[in-house]
Amino acid sequence: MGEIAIDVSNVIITYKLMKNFSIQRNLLRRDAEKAEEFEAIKGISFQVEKGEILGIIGKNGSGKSTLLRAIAGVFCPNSGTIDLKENTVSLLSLGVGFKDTLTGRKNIYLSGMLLGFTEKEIKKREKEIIDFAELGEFIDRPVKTYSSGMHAKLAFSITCNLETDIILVDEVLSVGDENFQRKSFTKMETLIQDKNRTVIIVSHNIETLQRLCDRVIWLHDGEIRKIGLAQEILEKYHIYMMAQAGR
Ligand SMILES: Nc1ncnc2c1ncn2[C@@H]1O[C@H](COP(=O)(O)OP(=O)(O)OP(=O)(O)O)[C@@H](O)[C@H]1O
Repeated sequence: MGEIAIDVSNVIITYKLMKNFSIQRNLLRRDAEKAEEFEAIKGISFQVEKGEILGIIGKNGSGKSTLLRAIAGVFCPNSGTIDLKENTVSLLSLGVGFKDTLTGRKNIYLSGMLLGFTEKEIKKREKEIIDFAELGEFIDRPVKTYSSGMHAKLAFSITCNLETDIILVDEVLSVGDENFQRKSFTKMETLIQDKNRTVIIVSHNIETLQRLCDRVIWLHDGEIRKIGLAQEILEKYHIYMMAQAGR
């Protein structure tokens, strides 16, 4: 194996579930003992090489987004470690990151700074980001006035134009209209050609993962069911899904 960019070791992630939750009783602290834990990631280990494009596939609720968010540092694992070897990282995911009351332009700066870029660096890329997002005059309107497609276009444009060492993509290559989908796919293909860039892509789309990824992890109920070369794993996953559908 070459230089490692992401080292995930024995990671467990649990969510706290509130059973019979009642605000009134919770305020009275009678429900404290009723918080149950749900293990969404059950002790996962894998490594990603620098420059590698790794796909993650798995049925709904298998833990893909949870794992990606933990790698992005959105939250900490309950146990185990995630080591990004000092690489910068960004997460491209719908519903994360924007402040709704601020304009698209202000959010470019906010997101950029959260990713660790300076104001000067963001200024240099501002035009590129705005042009790619195709939002016209909406760029100076509050993000809360955006449609979900416009929201996604801006998020995609920021992450892809402010390039970090590691890019984590959570099911966003199928957003926007047909033209934007084609454009974002091409942009992603260009980004991953950089041999220093490491990418993890979560998707339900077998064809997308087949075209972009070197290896794929098949996640199932919070565990790695299979990991290996993209074609082999995707074929096995497809056969499994077809069998499930025929039940
Ligand atoms: N905030 C939360 N509180 C409690 N449980 C959660 C929370 N977020 C996710 N879960 C649970 O954790 C498990 C994994 O969810 P996750 O969103 O990571 O799955 P996923 O593979 O990305 O699913 P999908 O393909 O539907 O997007 C699911 O069983 C889900 O119900």
